[in-house]
Amino acid sequence: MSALPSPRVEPEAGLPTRVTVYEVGPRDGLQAETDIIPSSVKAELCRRLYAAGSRDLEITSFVPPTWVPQLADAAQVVADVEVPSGARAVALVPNLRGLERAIEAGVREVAVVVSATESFAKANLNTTRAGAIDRAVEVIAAAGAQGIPVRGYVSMAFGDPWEGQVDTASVTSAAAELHAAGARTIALGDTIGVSTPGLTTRVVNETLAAGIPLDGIALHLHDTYGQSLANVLAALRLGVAEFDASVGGLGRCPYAKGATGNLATEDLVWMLHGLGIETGLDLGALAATTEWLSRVRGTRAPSNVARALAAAGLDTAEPGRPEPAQKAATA
Ligand SMILES: CC(=O)SCCNC(=O)CCNC(=O)[C@H](O)C(C)(C)COP(=O)(O)OP(=O)(O)OC[C@H]1O[C@@H](n2cnc3c(N)ncnc32)[C@H](O)[C@@H]1OP(=O)(O)O
Ligand SMILES: CC(=O)CC(=O)O
Repeated sequence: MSALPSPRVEPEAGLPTRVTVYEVGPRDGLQAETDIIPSSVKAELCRRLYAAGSRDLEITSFVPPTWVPQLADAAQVVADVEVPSGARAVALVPNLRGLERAIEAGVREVAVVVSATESFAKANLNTTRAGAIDRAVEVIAAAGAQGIPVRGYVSMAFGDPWEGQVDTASVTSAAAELHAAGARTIALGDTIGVSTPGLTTRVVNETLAAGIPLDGIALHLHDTYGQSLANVLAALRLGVAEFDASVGGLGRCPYAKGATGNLATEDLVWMLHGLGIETGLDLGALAATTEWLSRVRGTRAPSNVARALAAAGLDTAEPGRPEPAQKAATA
């Protein structure tokens, strides 16, 4: 299946030639949705994402069901998804209990989350900023002892709904602590989607200056103010080569006041392919996945590209269905 390709140019000098798109749809994308989605649908979502070429997938989180009821079925989803060889299936864990549950379920890679601000540490993790870092460091050590790699998120890295502007030093020091503890990648989270390219450039540069290597930095962007792709471009120009995204643009943290959806995977891939950057992802299969999920749930996804492709009738085919040209010929 092929989608309308984004208009391409020769890759801009200095940009990465390949980017890792770290797919958070099954976890961040679904965590705040209030209609409880059956585990079978979540597992099918993961299968479709792998089939679309995703190799870096965050499939669920092992947090208390009282905190995130939608992901209470984390173990079931893990059990139901066959991870293709060479692909990742990461689970977010908020503490040692979450790590234990994840390992018991068969997870082989986890992510931890801390906050650059006190307000969000309290709202999202029921602790202080320092308490959250201590907890994450504990998880990284325990996971490391079992050979389990850990990804570290620093949330509210670009702005906080209660505190406003965030001191970049509180972002970089949190990132440095996670990195020193052994987190392989530090994902800088624009949890409420307020950053602009100048701020993104500053925070990435200061994270680099704090000793985090370029290949250990990822950006996790929400699109609340429509700035995500501009922020991606700013970061690409610094050499950042890993970006989080959620299929269809779903997602937000239920404990982050004012947050809206993640950067949509289709929108990111449209831009990256247009810049001549490889992702390994099939845009048509991603758009079909968004369409499938919207149909199953009776909702509409925010992704601009998925909507445009569907409106153009170019990429609504399910795998195995005829391509649009064939449909027209047989109509
Ligand atoms: C930016 C983002 O998108 S981040 C992702 C979205 N946000 C989230 O997922 C929320 C994450 N936050 C949390 O999970 C919570 O704040 C926690 C677990 C870190 C702390 O919450 P607290 O209520 O202080 O946890 P506490 O340690 O007191 O435990 C409360 C209960 O939950 C249980 N519990 C704690 N951790 C877990 C876990 N990982 N899984 C299942 N149960 C757990 C405890 O056993 C205890 O049970 P009990 O009442 O029957 O004794
Ligand atoms: C854990 C996350 O999902 C990161 C964030 O939004 O800050």
